[in-house]
Amino acid sequence: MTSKLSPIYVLGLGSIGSFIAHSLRSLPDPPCVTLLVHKEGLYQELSSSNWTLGLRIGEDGILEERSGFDAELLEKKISSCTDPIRYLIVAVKASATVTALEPFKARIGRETTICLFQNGLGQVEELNEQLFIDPSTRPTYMFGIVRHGVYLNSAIEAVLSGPNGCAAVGFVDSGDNAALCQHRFLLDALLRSPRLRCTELNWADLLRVQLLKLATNCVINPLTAVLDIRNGGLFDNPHLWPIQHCLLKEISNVFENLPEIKCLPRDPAHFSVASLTAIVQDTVEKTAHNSSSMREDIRKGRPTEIGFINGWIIKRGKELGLDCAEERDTKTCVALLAPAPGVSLLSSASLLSSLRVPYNDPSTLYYFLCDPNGEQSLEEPKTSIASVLCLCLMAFHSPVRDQEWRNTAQSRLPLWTTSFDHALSQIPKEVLQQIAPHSDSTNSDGSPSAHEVSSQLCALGCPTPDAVARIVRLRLESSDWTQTGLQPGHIFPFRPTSGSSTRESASFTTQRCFLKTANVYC
Ligand SMILES: CC(C)(CO)[C@@H](O)C(=O)[O-]
Repeated sequence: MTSKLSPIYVLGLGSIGSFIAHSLRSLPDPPCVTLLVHKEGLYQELSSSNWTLGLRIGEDGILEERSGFDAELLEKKISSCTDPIRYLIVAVKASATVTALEPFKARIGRETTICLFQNGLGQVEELNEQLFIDPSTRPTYMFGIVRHGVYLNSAIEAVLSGPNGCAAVGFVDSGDNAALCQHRFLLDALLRSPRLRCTELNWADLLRVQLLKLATNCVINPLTAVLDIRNGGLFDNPHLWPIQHCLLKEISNVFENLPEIKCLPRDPAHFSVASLTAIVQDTVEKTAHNSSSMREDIRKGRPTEIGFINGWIIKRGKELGLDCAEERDTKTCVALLAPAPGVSLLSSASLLSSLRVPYNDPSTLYYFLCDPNGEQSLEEPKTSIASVLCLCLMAFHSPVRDQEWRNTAQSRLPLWTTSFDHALSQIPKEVLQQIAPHSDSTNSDGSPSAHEVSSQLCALGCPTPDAVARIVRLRLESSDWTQTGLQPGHIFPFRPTSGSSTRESASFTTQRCFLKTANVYC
């Protein structure tokens, strides 16, 4: 391990943190880089790899390995080291920023430069309110914006999916530009990296780019998370365009009225609904195969960044006296789904299934099959909308499942060790071909294709934001899982009796049900 003075510390070793750490150690005359690690397992893995991180250039490209990292393990959230931290890159989730920085509070002061590479806005305000209360001893903040496609292959290997990404960095406005010169070391190191392709932005441009990124996250992240689709699914489905439009109208209104924007030089068209829409569409197109970070958070039962994305718009809108009902409803939708451990929704061309695996009985699957097209009125006692939204609400009562639960449950389920090849081979080839053009063919977890889910949920009118808000009010008092219509059953419970297309969809739904339910365990 190297030991030079003033290392650059990296907190958060997800794809972005690993990519940046790797890029810094790839520089000629590289700076010392110290990885701040919370998990003992990761620390051991780094140690066994001789403190090496890998970056694969392209999905099947060469693996570039960089060594010489230092690492500090936080035991029981306590840092045993007391060295001051001069340069810090924060790449944890926005929602974890304060908790992740707390153990290092005493090592951070006026001399420290912190660069936040995160989605969302509002983290600086939260850090100042909760950790660095005294303005005279506060660190200097920078924002970093990454536009590279990066994901993790393993804890110590990231993949850079394309060569054309770029990044932007700059100082957050502190009103004291002269003082910023002494904080340039970290910024200059980032700018030197040919892999990061980083440009420096002044505060006006940095804020503009941050806001534009926030607008895209406000649309793409919650919609892909709620509908459980890849980013490209937003483009395919015209039913979603009115929701996107309403969200962007509110966002544009808030941006246009922000006092910090009003005093900056800018083109008046920057935050118009038309230009925000163009940016969202461009991002959807460029990241069509991505599974958004919020969708991944929900699938893995992790807290989402919704409070720093749509939540920031709501907060700033409130300060400005602007109502952001669409943002609020969207936030509610995500909040309803976020704590949904052990519940799942899936749809085929015409049917929708709610699924639940109870916490204390992981070998039983509860299911409820809805046929929204067969429902005549919203007054029916268990309409698809009511059942789905009850499922989301009831999920609040469900204990969170951690990895330990999954491991134990999985070890008790010999069923899940078998292959699905036989089940899949039962689906007629014509049916598979018929579905293929719309499917996420790379979606190996078997979850429904973007087209199927989004068109089905939109046809259902749920869970669109206003539908959720309505049902939340209607059903808030319910405290009984039977409200969801779920019944215990076996793995092939669905056998509708009439209509060949329904029957075909149902059998396909059954296969998907099989595969999707497996997600609860892995
Ligand atoms: C741009 C983006 C939406 C792509 O998936 C990304 O910021 C994300 O997933 O949060």
